[in-house]
Amino acid sequence: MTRRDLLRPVRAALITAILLQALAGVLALLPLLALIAFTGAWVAGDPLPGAQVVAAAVAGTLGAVLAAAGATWITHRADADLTWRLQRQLAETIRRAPLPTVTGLGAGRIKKVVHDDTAAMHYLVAHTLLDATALVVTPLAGLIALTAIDWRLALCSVVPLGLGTWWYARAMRGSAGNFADYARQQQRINAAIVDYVRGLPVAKVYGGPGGPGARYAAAVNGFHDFFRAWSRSTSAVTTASWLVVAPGLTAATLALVGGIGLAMGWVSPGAFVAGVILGPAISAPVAVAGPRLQAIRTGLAALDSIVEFLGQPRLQWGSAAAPAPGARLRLERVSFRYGADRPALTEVTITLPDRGLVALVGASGSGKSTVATLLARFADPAEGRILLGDTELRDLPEASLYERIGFVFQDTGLRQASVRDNLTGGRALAEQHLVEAARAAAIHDDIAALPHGYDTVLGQETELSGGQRQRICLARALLRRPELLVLDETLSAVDPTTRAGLFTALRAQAEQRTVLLIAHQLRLTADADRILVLDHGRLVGDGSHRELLTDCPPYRALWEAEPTPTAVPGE
Ligand SMILES: Nc1ncnc2c1ncn2[C@@H]1O[C@H](COP(=O)(O)OP(=O)(O)OP(=O)(O)O)[C@@H](O)[C@H]1O
Repeated sequence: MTRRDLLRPVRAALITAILLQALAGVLALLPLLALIAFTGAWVAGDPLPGAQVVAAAVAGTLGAVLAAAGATWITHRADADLTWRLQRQLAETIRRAPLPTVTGLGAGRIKKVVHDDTAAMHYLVAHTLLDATALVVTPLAGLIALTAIDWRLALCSVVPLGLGTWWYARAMRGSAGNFADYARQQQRINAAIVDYVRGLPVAKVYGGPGGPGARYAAAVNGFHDFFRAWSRSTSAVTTASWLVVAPGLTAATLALVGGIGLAMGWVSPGAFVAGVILGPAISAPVAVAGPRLQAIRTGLAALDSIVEFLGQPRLQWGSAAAPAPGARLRLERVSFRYGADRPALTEVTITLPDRGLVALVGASGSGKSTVATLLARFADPAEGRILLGDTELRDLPEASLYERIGFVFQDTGLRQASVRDNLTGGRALAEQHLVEAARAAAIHDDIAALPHGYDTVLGQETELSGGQRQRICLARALLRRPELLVLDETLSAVDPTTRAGLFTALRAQAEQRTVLLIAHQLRLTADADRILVLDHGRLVGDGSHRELLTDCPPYRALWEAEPTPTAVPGE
C-alpha cells in the first residue's frame, strides 16, 4: 500500500475542492481590482467606472465566499470518509496482525497512529490543502493582474516575496531531520505516558531512577530541550523572513517606487494604486507559509506512518470445512520464536485426546503460554503445523476455530458491560444456559450476590477480584461448549477452596471434552489424566504424574522444588 492508494477514495473530492478553492482565490481578487479601477480613475480625474465593475466586485465577493465554502464542505466530507476508512483499516490491522507483533509495537506507537496520525491527516485533508491552495493562488493571481497593469511594479512586488522565501528556506534548512526527530520525541512521550499510567502502582512504591516516572520525565525533558534548541536556531531567520514580507513594508516599498515612477511619469495613477493594494497581497502570504508547510509535512509524515502501520503482517484465515466432531488436535514439530529472540518452542509434537484433563506444565518461561498463543492462532508456528483432524488451523475460518476451541487467558479482558453481556458477547442465550455455565465455573453464587445479578455492570456497579474475573471468563468459554478448552493459568488467582471446586468442575467438563490446563504449580495438576512437560521450549515429558516422577527428571525437579510438596496421589 502507498500514499496514493490510501488517498485514492478521496482523490476526486480533493481535486474538486482544490479547484474550487483556486477559483475562490481568483474571484476574491475582483473586488480589489474594482477598488483599483475606482481609485485609479478618481486619482487621475477620469470618469468613474460603471455599474458592471460594481457588479463584478459583488459577484467576485459572493462567488469567492461560495466557492471557498463549497471547497471546505467537500474537504470535510472527504476527511470524515477518510478518517472513518483509516480507523477501520487500522483496527482491522491490529485485529489481524499476530498478537506478538501488536504487543511488540507498543501502546505508544499504536496510540500515535490511531489517534495522532489520523488527527494530523484531518488537518491536512480538511484544512491545510485548501489553505495552501489559497497561499499559492492569491499571490499568483495578484502578480498576474499587477503584471498586466504595470510589469515594473509587479517586478518590484516580487522582491519582498523572493527575499521572504529565501530567508524562510534558510530557516527551514535541515528541517527534515528536525521534523523526523519531532515525531520520534512525540512517540517517546506517548509510549512513556502509557507505561507510566500502567505502572503507576509500581511507580508509587518503587519509583526512582529508571522507573516509568523517570522514563516519562526523561521523554518530556528531552522534547523540551530539543524543541528549545530547534526554535533558537530558526527564530532569527524566521523573523527576518516575516519582516521583509510584512504588508506595511511591502506597501511602503511599492508606494516609494510607484511614487517615483508617478513623479517621473512612467507610472500611471491607476498603476500606483494597483501596486500599493496588490503588492502586499502578493508577498504577505509567505509569512503564514511556514505553519502550512509544517502542517503538510506533518500530514505527509502521518500518512507514511499510517501506510507503514497498515503494512503489518496479517494472519490469513482459510475457508476449509470444519472437521468432523471429535477431531483431535495435533501439534506437529512446532517451532516458534518471538522476533529474533531465542526459540520459545522447538519441534514440539503433541496429540491431544478427544476428551480428558490434560495438563501442560513447565518452569516459568518454558513456553506454556506460547502453546496457548499458537492454539488461539494469535500467531502461527514458524515451522511445523497445528492440525484439527486433518485440517491445519490456518485453513479454518476464524469463527469455526473459536467454536471448536475455547480459551481462558491470564489476562481476562472483561469489558465495562453487564456480566450477562460479558458472558454472551451480546448473543441472546437462555438464562438456564448462563446459570449452568456460571455454576460449572463456580461463579454463579458470586454473580447472584451482585446488586443486579447478571445485569450488574462490571467496572461501574461493581469491581471483581482477580479470581472472580477468571471464573467469569471460564463460564464465558464454557457457554460455547467447545470441544477443547484451553486454560492458561486460570486457577492461579483463586483461593484454595474455590480452586478445589473449580478443579472438580473441570474434571466433570473433561468427561465431555478435552481440557488443556496450563499451570506451573504441579500440585494443581497432579491429578490430571495426562501431563505434558515443557522445558526450555521442548516437550520433555508426557505421561501421568507417577510416570513422570520416575521417567522425567525436569518434572521431578519441578515437583521437588514446589514450596509445599504434596504426597503422590493415591499413595
Ligand atoms: N511477546 C513476547 N515477546 C518476546 N518474547 C516473549 C514474548 N512472550 C514470551 N516470550 C518469551 O518466550 C519464552 C516462553 O514464554 P511463555 O510465556 O510461553 O512461557 P511460560 O511457560 O508460559 O511462562 P510463565 O509460566 O511465566 O507464564 C520466554 O523466554 C519468554 O521470555
